[in-house]
Amino acid sequence: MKTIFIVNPSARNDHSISSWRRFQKNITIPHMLYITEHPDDVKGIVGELVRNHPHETLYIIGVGGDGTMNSIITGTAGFENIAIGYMPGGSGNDFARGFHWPANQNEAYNLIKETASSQEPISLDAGLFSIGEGPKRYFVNNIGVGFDALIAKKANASLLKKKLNRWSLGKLIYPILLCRETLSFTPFQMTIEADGATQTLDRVWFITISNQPYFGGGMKIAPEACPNDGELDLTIVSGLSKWKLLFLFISVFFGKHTELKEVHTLRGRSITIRSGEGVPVHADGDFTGVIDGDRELYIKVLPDSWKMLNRSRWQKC
Ligand SMILES: Nc1ncnc2c1ncn2[C@@H]1O[C@H](COP(=O)(O)OP(=O)(O)OP(=O)(O)O)[C@@H](O)[C@H]1O
Repeated sequence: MKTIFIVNPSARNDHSISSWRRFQKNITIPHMLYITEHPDDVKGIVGELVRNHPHETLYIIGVGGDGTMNSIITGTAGFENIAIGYMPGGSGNDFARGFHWPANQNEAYNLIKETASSQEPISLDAGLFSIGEGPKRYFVNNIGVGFDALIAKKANASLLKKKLNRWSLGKLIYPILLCRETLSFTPFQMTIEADGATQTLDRVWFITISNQPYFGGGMKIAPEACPNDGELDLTIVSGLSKWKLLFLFISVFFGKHTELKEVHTLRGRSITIRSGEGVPVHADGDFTGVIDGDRELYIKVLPDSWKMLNRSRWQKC
């Protein structure tokens, strides 16, 4: 068994690396360390590790936020004998909430030490998606089309997020942008096909397809989503006023928005979303492209496709 930390230095607007440097002194287990410059670096690192240690289990610990964990799931896909762990170092850290990891690095490290030596990892689902003829890519938390993708895009480019992250308050950017962008956003018409059943909806604010319940720094957008049920949970928000949307985003912190008549939920294993209007898409909080008349979004669940340390904290859903 080998423990490998992969640190994304640019998480939390470049503050992740300084908190990691402070924390690193506490690590007593034998380990290897990689600091990556780009999400695609992970695949090369993992490929080389697997070649050099073909008969050992690799515990790959991602240090960063949700984008970092997307790079870890993507970079380890297709390799055997890998179990994944997490040390929070991003702004929103919804991976920690959804996959039951502590919100602080000390506790996460203790959990890694404890579970790595004593427990079998647990198998979990991920999602695969493509836009039009584009490449197939992975997500682990959720993927979204419409208003949530616009917020993700603006948040990642925001100077205010950068400032807030100096005081570890980066996740406040989401409610701030939400209030601002609600005023100018125009909802879209979208067609959703889930496991063969098709519906077209007008005035759609957003559709989120979730593997686990949380997005946007703690909003419980898909309260029933469970990353080991072999399905994805769709949350469709359409036909409501701007004011009601703001109310929805308050209730979503408590997972109560699904009681509103403008919120529809569905489950599916294979989903296609179409729109003629140039709608943005995010995967795990990073803007990934646009769907329009020529390009549809295709998504499918990959059941039991990766393994995670920390079985003991897993709550069956
Ligand atoms: N392994 C990696 N190495 C370098 N850069 C990465 C890696 N993984 C992702 N990135 C890039 O770094 C950016 C920030 O990473 P990440 O999303 O983890 O942090 P964050 O935005 O602060 O946190 P959160 O997504 O939890 O709000 C991502 O948007 C992505 O472009």
